[in-house]
Amino acid sequence: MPATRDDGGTRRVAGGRHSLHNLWRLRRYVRPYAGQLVWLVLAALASTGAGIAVPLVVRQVVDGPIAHHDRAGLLWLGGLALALGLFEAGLIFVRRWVQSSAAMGMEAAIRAELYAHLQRLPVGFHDRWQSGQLLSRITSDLSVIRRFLSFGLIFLIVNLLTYVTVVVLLVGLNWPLGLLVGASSVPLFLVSRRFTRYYLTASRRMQDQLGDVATLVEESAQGLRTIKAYGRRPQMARRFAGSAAELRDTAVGKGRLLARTSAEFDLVPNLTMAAVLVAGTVAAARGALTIGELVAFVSLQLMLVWPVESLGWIIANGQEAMTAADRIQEVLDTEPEITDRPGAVPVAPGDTAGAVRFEGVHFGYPGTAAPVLRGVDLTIEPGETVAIVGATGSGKTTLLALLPRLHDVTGGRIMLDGRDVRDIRLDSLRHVVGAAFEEPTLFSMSVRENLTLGRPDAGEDEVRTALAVAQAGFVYDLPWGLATRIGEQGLSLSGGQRQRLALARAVLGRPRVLVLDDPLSALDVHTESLVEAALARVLQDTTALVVVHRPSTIALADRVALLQDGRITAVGTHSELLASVPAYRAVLAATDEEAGPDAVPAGEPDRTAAPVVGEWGLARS
Ligand SMILES: Nc1ncnc2c1ncn2[C@@H]1O[C@H](COP(=O)(O)OP(=O)(O)OP(=O)(O)O)[C@@H](O)[C@H]1O
Repeated sequence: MPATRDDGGTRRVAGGRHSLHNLWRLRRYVRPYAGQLVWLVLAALASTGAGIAVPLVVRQVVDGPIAHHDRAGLLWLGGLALALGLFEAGLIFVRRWVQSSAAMGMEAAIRAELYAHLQRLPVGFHDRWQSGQLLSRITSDLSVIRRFLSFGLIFLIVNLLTYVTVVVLLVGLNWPLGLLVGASSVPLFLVSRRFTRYYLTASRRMQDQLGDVATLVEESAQGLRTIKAYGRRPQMARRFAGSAAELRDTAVGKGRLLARTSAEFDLVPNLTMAAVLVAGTVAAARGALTIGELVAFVSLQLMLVWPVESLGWIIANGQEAMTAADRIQEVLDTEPEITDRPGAVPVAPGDTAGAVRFEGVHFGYPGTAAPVLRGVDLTIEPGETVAIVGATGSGKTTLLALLPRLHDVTGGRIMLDGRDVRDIRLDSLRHVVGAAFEEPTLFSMSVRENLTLGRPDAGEDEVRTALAVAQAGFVYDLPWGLATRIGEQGLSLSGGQRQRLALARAVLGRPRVLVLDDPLSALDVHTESLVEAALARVLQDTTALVVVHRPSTIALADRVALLQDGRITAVGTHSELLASVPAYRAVLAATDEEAGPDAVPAGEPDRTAAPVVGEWGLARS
């Protein structure tokens, strides 16, 4: 289950086996690097082998050349120990060099797929998920997995093999002492088992809380103006401090658990070492063990200290990777609900007349009880412009979003030229249906890139025409003209400028069908009338569905549809509805009051065959 906006209750910690399975499922990203990983493990084993061989050489030195005063033998064996040391160092260097590039490659591949999947997921998914949660998954969770694949996993294999090899050698050197060392694995196993039980939960909690903190930072950065304007800085700071404190407490608890367990892991080899020293000295005194064997035994046993001490860290790293894999798979396992149906066909703008029909359309947002739309029937003829009017929250934006399939209907269907939009290939549908929303999003790219988002191949003339329609000629006056970088981290534009750019972007695609969600709301009266005049020309041969919040925008429409209680309750020209539908008059009066005096433009042409301005007066009275 995703961590949703009301996520407290929906989060859960997957069971250990389930988490391990999720980590295992990431193996396909490891596959391209399998060859490198095999070499990595071999290099790690060879370097550890060289390390293990050194104490055995030391035994030969002590029992041979030192005991017999053999200088030549000492030089030879000393040279061998040096060569082994250099060999080990060289292999460690090679392993680290290769492992970082392999791990980075795997991390980049998972990140690319996660991002692509997020793009495929519908708007509804992004409505439900906190963006900070997604951000933390694509950044910190992936780093945890990289650390595990590049270090944790390799050391887990190498340390386990080292442990087994050294214990076998120790048993070979002196079996009673060797078995004593081997028996120390029992407390190690018990400590690890208890540790894993608690650490997995703590690590999931911390990664979720990290996502919460990221969400708060993101919200605060985006809403900084509002926070400052309302003087809510102290409250927001307290809210953030609360979340940060929770994160800190979890991290401290997790750190303490690791510290306690690491101390227990440390204790085991040290106690074993003490026992071996006492028993080994007694055995050497009795002549059951040579001094060289005792030195080799202790030196070999010392080689177990690091693998055992690092066990806590490796298990912790593995558990964090398991929870990170859970969190990543939660996203990857979410199926994109809005996809091409089997047999969906592509449509081309040139072959599309643009007849749109809503037939008994129902829609409700997931997780909400009451449907927003409850049987919408509406026909829009090719080239016709229909304005949607309705009280605030009546579902106008929702209705528009259904046409390009930003959401899918939950009942009924929407037809484009007699074909259900779900039977049209999504990419071509969105090419044919252009959209501009009330709150336009501009990306941190140049003006040109923002404009040509839907038509990267658009020529200079087309760009110029689209900018003229949207009265967005101001872009030529920006410091670097169309090459000026805007959006986040770029030049800031006013609300009206952003809206005009978004409108230019929508008309540049030359879509056969346009959905415009009050695209002129942020414009001043003068600019609005200029945009309307230019837009009216574009709309002449385009089917358009325009949500109207400002009464003046109705001038663009051939007909008006009134949305009430989830249904279209009246359709007609503006004058017809004004004359015969009291609810229409009420909605307009309410909207007009909200919009204020600026909403009434002077001398607007009325495409609905009635003088808009005069009738606004009538509507208001
Ligand atoms: N993502 C969402 N999840 C759940 N409910 C939503 C979501 N978006 C909108 N709603 C609800 O759906 C209803 C219709 O919203 P919508 O934005 O379509 O109305 P609208 O007529 O365009 O409103 P306005 O005129 O204020 O822009 C509202 O009750 C709103 O709370």
